[in-house]
Amino acid sequence: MSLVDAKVRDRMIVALDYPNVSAAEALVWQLGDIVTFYKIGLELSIAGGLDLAADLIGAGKKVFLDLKLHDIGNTVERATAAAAERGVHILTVHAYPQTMAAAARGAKGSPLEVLGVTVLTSYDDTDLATAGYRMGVTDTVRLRAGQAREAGIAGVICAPTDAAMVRAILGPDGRVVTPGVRPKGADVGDQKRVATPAQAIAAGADRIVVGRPVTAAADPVAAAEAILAELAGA
Ligand SMILES: O=C(O)c1cc(=O)[nH]c(=O)n1[C@@H]1O[C@H](COP(=O)(O)O)[C@@H](O)[C@H]1O
Repeated sequence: MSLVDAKVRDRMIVALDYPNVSAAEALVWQLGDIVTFYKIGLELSIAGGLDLAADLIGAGKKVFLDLKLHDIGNTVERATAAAAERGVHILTVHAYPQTMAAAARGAKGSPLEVLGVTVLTSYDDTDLATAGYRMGVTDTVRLRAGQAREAGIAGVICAPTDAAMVRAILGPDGRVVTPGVRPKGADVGDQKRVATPAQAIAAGADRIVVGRPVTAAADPVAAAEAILAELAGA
């Protein structure tokens, strides 16, 4: 294990985007002490990921449960309270005012950090227009970051390219977490608003989310170490 300190390790969240628990466990085993924070998203949650979340927490890892909740207030409040009871560290909801306010109520009194997903990193202005939105990405992210602050949730998920603007809105205590992160030269895939790990942190992100740059790497350990080294120097 390299000499990257624990604070830097906690800045990198590895997305366990796998179809089953055994594949996810194999990566966790391989990465060992290098990675302290894992994200369990939609695919793995459907395939037994909630039990894996409990195991990871029991093993001393932090867990980001990425369910991107969006439903009526009562449902979101209760689902958020259930996530808080499981001891997960982060839960996502879509950044709609009703939804964020309900999640804030559900998380009240617990250490769970609720983050509002502003505009997905796979969307650009054209995608928003096609979906019927009047505003482009920047204005929508600005509006939603302000609404997240008003709702009283911990912070937001945004693209690294939005992080500086969002940091200015949320202030130093708000949480800014950025997926859409690609080391220099890495395949962008379906992401449209991307930056490097160092650029994300320099723009004001607290943490970055990385999936395929680690999970699809020929050597995931080397890939994770390289990202951590970049973060340590950022
Ligand atoms: O909420 C998220 O984590 C998320 C929000 C967003 O706007 N974009 C985004 O890519 N994500 C997640 O971040 C991860 C990115 O994965 P890679 O593109 O493989 O690095 C995936 O698990 C996505 O579900």
